[in-house]
Amino acid sequence: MSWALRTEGLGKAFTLHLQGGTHIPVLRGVELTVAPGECVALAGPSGAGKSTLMRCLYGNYGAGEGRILLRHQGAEIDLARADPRQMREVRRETIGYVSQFLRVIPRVPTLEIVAEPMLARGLAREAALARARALLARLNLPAALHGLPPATFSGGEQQRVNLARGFAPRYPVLLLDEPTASLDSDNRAVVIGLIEQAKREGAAIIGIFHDTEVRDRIADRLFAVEPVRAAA
Ligand SMILES: Nc1ncnc2c1ncn2[C@@H]1O[C@H](COP(=O)(O)OP(=O)(O)OP(=O)(O)O)[C@@H](O)[C@H]1O
Repeated sequence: MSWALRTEGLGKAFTLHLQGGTHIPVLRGVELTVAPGECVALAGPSGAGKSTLMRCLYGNYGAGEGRILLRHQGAEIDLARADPRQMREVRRETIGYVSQFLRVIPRVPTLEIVAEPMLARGLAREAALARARALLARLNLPAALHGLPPATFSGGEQQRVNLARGFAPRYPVLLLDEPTASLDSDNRAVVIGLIEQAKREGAAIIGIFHDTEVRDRIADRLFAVEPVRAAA
């Protein structure tokens, strides 16, 4: 099958230097393949390593062993060996990450926060602002809030800003960490629609969805993340 992202023998362990060098293996031999247009939900008990896997795929954590293969601008690259410059380029062009919480520079208005990744990819300013407005409106964020920084927004409002920012650039690969955790049912339905549309447009999506209703609607399959210690 054609793939957008593929891991081969991916492993990750943490060493706690302040705790006498305690070694905690979390991921071992992870073989995950995701095709364009497919949504894979990570499953497994709490503490199994789902978030750790997502962070390795986004380069927040270095992979301890194995390869993370990605189709990036027509070439195949190994993210496990990408340098910081290449990683920045991958984040600008190929992989988007919607985390549970909005982390942004203070005092920047919401509209700019959502438009910024599109501007970084070279989209014209008016087109980027128009798409940002449209996505925020689709996510039921009132126009009166678009010009304000989101620091004082509610948890659900901040999550919707985060979602608009993550979906706006149409990344080929999208990582979603609990994208509906703080949302009401109307907005959950909007997010399901956004994910379905991104899939139709060819995005490969990897997500953690504790909301089983959302997961059942949009995941094509589950990928089990096994706790390493139990499996050893
Ligand atoms: N930076 C870190 N340093 C040390 N240990 C870590 C670190 N990040 C994660 N871990 C450990 O890795 C294990 C897996 O954590 P992770 O958050 O990936 O699990 P999860 O499957 O996402 O769990 P949950 O469903 O509860 O969110 C846990 O035992 C956690 O303590």
